[in-house]
Amino acid sequence: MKKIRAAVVGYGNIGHYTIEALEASRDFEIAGVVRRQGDKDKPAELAAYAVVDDIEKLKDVDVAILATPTRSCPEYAAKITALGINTVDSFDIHTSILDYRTKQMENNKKTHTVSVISAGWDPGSDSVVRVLMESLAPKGLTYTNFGPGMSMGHSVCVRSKEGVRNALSVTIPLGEGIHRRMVYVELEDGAKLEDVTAAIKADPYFAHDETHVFAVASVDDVRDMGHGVHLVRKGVSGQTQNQRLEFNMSINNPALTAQVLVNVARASMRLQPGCYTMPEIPVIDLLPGTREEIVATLV
Ligand SMILES: NC(=O)C1=CN([C@@H]2O[C@H](COP(=O)(O)OP(=O)(O)OC[C@H]3O[C@@H](n4cnc5c(N)ncnc54)[C@H](OP(=O)(O)O)[C@@H]3O)[C@@H](O)[C@H]2O)C=CC1
Ligand SMILES: N[C@@H](CCCC(=O)C(=O)O)C(=O)O
Repeated sequence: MKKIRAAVVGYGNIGHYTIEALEASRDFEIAGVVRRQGDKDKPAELAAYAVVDDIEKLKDVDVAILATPTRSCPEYAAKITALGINTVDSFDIHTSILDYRTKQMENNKKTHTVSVISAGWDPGSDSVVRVLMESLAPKGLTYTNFGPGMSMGHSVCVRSKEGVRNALSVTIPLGEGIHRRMVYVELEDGAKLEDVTAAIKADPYFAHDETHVFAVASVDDVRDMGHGVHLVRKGVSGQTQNQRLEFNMSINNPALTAQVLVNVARASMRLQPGCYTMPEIPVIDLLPGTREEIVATLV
């Protein structure tokens, strides 16, 4: 069976765990890694792979897994699909997903490619669970309670602020889908905590939640990449009240996100040209193997 050739774009947390997930997947081979610095200071664990500064330098890439900051995903997706390569990403600004999907859909239709966007765990696998829960109890309320744990999207956002050398944003669940943000920043020399705090609180990632910002000497000393979610729905099936549904997971955030990205990269090879979010993809296509094998064992 021909293996799917995947490139990983960006080698931060998600990029690192994506390489591990690809190595563990029997139907993939790694076409290479795309980094802004090319192969300068190539990490030892990438010795067997091409590391380049431009995806066009890699051979026969079927799908590019974007492991770059969320805000850069739409630009990477547009450029890479223009080369006829599928893309997948974990874009996590919920209020902008529909707009991104609409714009990227046009690019995909023009280039006969597939993009799967917003495909980590939230948005991503949680989105599938929310849709499933709503179908099981169409009337009612769903609450998504995160953590406590490290939000990578919020941490990346804080790291992009002027004066911040490194950052960790921890999500604290307050109940009924409300969260507090505890942000730990390592400041650049001369940077002022109050300026950094103001920039963080003004960002749409934080603007709607209670947020506290603290300066620490070393983010590495306080970081733990564990996270999780407790999704709850209470509602009505047909005309019957009080149906209670729950989904729980406690995870290493980048490892889970990377696994989902590899799964949707696989699914992208089976979809018609277009831009998709996870609830729009047949779940069976997330797994390797034939539909018959899966129907026989998992249905
Ligand atoms: N949907 C979901 O459930 C989840 C989504 N995410 C998303 O994943 C994204 C990536 O997270 P994470 O891996 O922790 O981020 P990192 O900062 O660790 O890695 C991002 C990498 O992207 C590359 N890059 C390209 N352009 C830029 C730029 N302008 N600034 C900085 N880096 C750049 C860099 O790699 P190089 O130097 O090699 O070029 C960098 O290391 C987050 O923004 C988050 O939103 C994360 C977890 C869950
Ligand atoms: N997109 C998240 C994953 C979901 C958790 C979350 O949104 C949060 O902690 O606020 C992340 O970047 O880690």
